[in-house]
Amino acid sequence: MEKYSSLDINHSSPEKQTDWWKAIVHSINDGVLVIDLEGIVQLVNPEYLRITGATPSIIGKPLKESRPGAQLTEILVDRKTRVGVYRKTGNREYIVDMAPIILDDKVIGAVSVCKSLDEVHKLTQELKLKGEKLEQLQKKMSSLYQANYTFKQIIGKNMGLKDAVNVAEKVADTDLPILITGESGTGKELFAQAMHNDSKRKNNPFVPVNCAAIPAALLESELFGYGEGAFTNAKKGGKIGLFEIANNGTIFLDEIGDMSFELQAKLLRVLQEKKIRRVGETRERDINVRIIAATHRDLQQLVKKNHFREDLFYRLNVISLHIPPLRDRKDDIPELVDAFLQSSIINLSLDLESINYTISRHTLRFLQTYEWPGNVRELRNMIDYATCMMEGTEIKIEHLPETITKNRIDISEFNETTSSYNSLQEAVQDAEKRFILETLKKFGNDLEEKKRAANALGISLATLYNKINRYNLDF
Ligand SMILES: Nc1ncnc2c1ncn2[C@@H]1O[C@H](COP(=O)(O)OP(=O)(O)OP(=O)(O)O)[C@@H](O)[C@H]1O
Repeated sequence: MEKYSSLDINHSSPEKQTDWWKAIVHSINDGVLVIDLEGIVQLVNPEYLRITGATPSIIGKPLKESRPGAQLTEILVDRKTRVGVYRKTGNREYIVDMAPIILDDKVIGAVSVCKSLDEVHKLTQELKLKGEKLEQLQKKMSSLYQANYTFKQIIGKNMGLKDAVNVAEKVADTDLPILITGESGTGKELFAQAMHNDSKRKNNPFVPVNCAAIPAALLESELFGYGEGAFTNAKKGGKIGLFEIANNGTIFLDEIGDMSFELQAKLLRVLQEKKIRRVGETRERDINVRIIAATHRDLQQLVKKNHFREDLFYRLNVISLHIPPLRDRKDDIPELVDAFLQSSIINLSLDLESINYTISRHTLRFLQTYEWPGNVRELRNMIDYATCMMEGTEIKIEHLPETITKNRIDISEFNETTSSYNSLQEAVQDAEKRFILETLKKFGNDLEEKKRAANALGISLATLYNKINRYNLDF
């Protein structure tokens, strides 16, 4: 080995130098054949002999003699490189690249480099398998990060909800950042999914992230990923972050108000630059992700208290949607109950075709007087529970969870046999009147107390006064 060190070779004899270059050609993994200006074969490597089936005896003979179909000699004349020429000798198939050898602007020979088609097939096969695997992984990822809801599935005709739907439909197919506010369970993610599905991004991932559910220390690497060796226990090769997974799609950042101040600054940068940087890496990666954020908290209050960055707030709040709590849109309860009852029955595989499942008038009236702190999610869960509990085909009050019915002092008034209402509206108004009366009695009569009562009822003071007038209440 030592006698062929690079220093030696430059100063060694022409024979040694030839040996050196031959050794290089012999160690190449593709077949190589070299002819001189006369078309005489000067060099072949073992791989060439293996691929083409030629024997070493071709060395020193005119190429045209031993391989009549060879095009290499033509290159000596036209000096044109040929790439990917298909050749077949007996049952051997191979692909050849050919080029002139030029020294001082003169052609001094030509070289042919070939690869067996077996290998090309093998590589193509490998590539195909890898491609299929990639496709499977992509499908798996798409099914993991898929938005299921569309605008059609948002139930409700309440004005407040309809206003939100109208705005959402208008901005769905833009890239504007959106901030959705509303209490837990009001349907914020439902809106985000519907917007994604109504946009040109619909065939790409919809990635929901609950910022409150991921420990603050981990959230950055979950969102942006990390590079190899970013920290102890970091995975080999690093890890892709949720922003990269959401590329060309939508990321839904739920509970954004719980994100740390420091991370908020990084998110702002992503919004401005459309680039992310994995934790522990210096290189930036381009991303194309639509951001929809949501919170049940009052972000403006958080900004005032310096818990939320003002610049990020304004950046996210380009379009804001507020989803009213269910207690402010009780008019939607019958339709929601009906839809949830149908889907619950399908999920329980009950015989939907032949039987008409319903909810009793009195139970519905009761549901419309309940305050729904868990909003639509609570209603949906309650219907699932009641569907399991009902014995016949009708949901009655006794089928509702105890947590909902046990603290209601007026439950007897919803008894199935004591109703004297002529319409649902009459029943709802009566329940509303009694509930307002009950609350006013609890809080008192002066202005501050009324403000607190209005707050507890989830309505404005002006609405409370309107209702006091409408129901002629002595307050
Ligand atoms: N208007 C609606 N029509 C049909 N289903 C609804 C509606 N609003 C909410 N839901 C249902 O209520 C449940 C809760 O909705 P969602 O998860 O979107 O609420 P959220 O506001 O994002 O809650 P959280 O803040 O706790 O994450 C879901 O099952 C959703 O399908």
